[in-house]
Amino acid sequence: MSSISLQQRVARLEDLQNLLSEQPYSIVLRLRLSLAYRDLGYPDLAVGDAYKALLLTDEVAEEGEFHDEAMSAVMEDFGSEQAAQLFATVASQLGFEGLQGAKASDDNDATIWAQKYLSKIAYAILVSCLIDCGCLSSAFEYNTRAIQAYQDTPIFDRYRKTIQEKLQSYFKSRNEDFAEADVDEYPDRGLVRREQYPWNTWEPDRFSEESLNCMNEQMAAVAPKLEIKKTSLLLLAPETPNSCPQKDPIYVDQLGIFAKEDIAPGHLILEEKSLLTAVARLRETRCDACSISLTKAGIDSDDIRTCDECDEIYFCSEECHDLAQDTYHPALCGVNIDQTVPASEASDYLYSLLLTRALALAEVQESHPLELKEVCFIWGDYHGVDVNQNWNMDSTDGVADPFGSIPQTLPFSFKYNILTPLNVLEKMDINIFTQSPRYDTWIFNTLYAKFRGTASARQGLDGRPEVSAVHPMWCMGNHSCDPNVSWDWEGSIRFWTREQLVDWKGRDPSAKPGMQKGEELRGHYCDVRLPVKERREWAVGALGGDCMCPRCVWEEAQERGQTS
Ligand SMILES: C[S@@+](CC[C@H](N)C(=O)[O-])C[C@H]1O[C@@H](n2cnc3c(N)ncnc32)[C@H](O)[C@@H]1O
Repeated sequence: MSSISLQQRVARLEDLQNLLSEQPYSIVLRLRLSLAYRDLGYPDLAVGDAYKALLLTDEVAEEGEFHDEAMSAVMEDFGSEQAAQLFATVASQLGFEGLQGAKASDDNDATIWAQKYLSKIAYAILVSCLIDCGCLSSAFEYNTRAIQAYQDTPIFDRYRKTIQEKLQSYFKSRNEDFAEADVDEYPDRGLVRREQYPWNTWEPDRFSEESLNCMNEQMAAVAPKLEIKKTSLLLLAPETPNSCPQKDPIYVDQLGIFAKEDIAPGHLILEEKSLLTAVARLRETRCDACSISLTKAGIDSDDIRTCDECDEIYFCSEECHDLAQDTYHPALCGVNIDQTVPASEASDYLYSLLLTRALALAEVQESHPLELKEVCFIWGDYHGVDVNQNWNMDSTDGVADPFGSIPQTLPFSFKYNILTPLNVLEKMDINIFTQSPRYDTWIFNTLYAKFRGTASARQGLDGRPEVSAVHPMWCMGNHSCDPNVSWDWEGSIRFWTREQLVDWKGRDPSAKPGMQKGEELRGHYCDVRLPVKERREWAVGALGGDCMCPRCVWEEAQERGQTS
């Protein structure tokens, strides 16, 4: 029986988050925050603050950029009620005893206290939460460092054994030998809760009149004949296969795009340019702002511009150059972004570039990243589970499993969810400690959730994703394998009504191309020329489950009829 309710835990967490603006350099506060996230089933968010705590202990030990700030925060925390609370929580949550420290009287003693106790706690939380998140390679690396630094600490031996067991079963499940594996072959990526966090006050009510008016103002600028409206869609989730006839279908409220008037076939109905773009490789071949290929017919080489300051990126036109300078580029001017990425990480890397662009847009426009017009209304595909109902505690008042039994569908890695964004922020000269409220792990996760549900990507010749973009209006369009529009994307994204509908035999023969007033736009997330099985495989990631459009249902039934 839980003695502290979920609401109380969230309230406690929010109190700690609010303290950050007063004590941004407090290692003790970061660690308490980290434990509060862990206690709520967010080990991924705990990793973020445990890592920042570890960075601050380094600042205390070495004369780093924030040495003085970190040092005075340690002096303030030493012997404080806050430190006593931290030690008590660590002892009960992690089973980590023997943390009482002596009182410091000068810098040197405080340094010892921070190194001896706070750094050890930071390692312990970091490693335990990395294990929970499936980041075994990073957990192994930090645990090895902890064992070297604190040889007498049994908790790190326990973690070593846990990591080893998990690795053994991982390699066994792949019929591979763990003993033969290199550290860089250890898995370092897992799934975490994809959620509208209870403290996220930035997420608008997408169905309110105010939000719809705001979205439709944006829509009118790029598609005067279209509007966004609320619609009801079949829930397509892997765990509730709607193709299973025994189950009742579940419908969910979502948004879609509708015709405001009758529209003839072959009519261009939407043309949208976005600055939320990412080019992974060969950056000199694409416009940094809109991502159009610079070798595309119609681009005059005399129009191509570079940035006067950094000279490293190219724009297709004066317009893109000016837009970039006004909205994001000054934050990234001269910032060197690593472009050497293993093929297995190509897609995560591309999403991380979108994140970088969103951070730069926010920084230059002095807005919160979740407030940007490119992201604020877009679909985050958050789990629809009622956390209050499903939240699960164990007999010791801790979370029953690391995620509190809430579904996990958001990819998470230490590299792309923590290290890369913090590293980019530092290169952008943003103080990652004082600016936490704007650039925190939960904000990165929320942005990733939105991008993963809506970004378009294009592959290079070798099949690796090369360019990606989020177009906030275009991505309100829902999918059908019997679309009434076609689209293409080169710089801008464009929708036009199809001249001819897809030819499939089960459709109402009276259906005609074009759109009637009030009709929903049906885009397509896969190649509609493929057979049903392949179409579904292609679109499953974007839809969350098997496509159940009338064409898929009909063609699947036909195939079943033929094979049975
Ligand atoms: C890019 S968003 C489309 C806009 C979204 N409906 C919204 O409210 O913002 C993609 C999501 O829309 C939903 N969706 C799109 N087409 C669908 C369809 N044919 N059936 C059910 N859900 C669909 C899925 O949940 C998918 O993850």
